[in-house]
Amino acid sequence: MATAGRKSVLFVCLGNICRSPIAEAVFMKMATDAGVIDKWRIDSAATSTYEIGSSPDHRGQACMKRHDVPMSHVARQWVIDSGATSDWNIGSLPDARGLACLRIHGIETDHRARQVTREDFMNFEYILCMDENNLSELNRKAKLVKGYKAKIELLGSYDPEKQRIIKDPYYGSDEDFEKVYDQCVRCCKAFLEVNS
Ligand SMILES: N#Cc1ccccc1-c1cc(NCCCN2CCCCC2)c2ccccc2n1
Repeated sequence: MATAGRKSVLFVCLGNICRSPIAEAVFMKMATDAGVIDKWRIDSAATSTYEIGSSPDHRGQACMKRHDVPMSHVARQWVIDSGATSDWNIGSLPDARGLACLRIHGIETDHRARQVTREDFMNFEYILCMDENNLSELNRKAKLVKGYKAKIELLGSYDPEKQRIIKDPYYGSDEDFEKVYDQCVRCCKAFLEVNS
């Protein structure tokens, strides 16, 4: 659940391995650098089941490294695990505050692709997606959730350069990931400004 008083944003794309993890990482860095990270719950998800459990795409990770933006770590040599005594949060991601804290201290953490859930439509104030397919899929899913509160918008609607669509780079090149990154930087900056 989003803690009372905190703003919340869920970035969404088709597979949650290319565009939305980049947007999440860029926004998390901006909120951290602006000193407002504790005012935000930030996460990302997929409209599809294509890549559930996958780590972010390696081209996106390389792009983030080029721009010195902390992002989910991928492989690990040791199998280190953790567990819970209760079944309260089975399948949930680590709490966003923990992820933010780890990232601030340079501790890379795992993001695993997940699909958007009914709870997301109840818990997030903003659900920001990348293209018209994501938008129509999210609106279709939202209609099945009574009394949802999320504002479902294109992340690109915040772009000062008016590029509304952030294209899927899955079959693209490093250049296409750079374009996704540039668009996410412009849009996340504008989104943070209108919400500060
Ligand atoms: N679909 C499409 C599509 C159309 C145009 C441009 C990109 C994509 C595309 C394709 C992907 N995976 C390959 C197909 C997956 N299988 C499709 C049939 C069901 C079983 C799964 C992606 C995976 C992760 C993130 C983005 C992706 N985007």
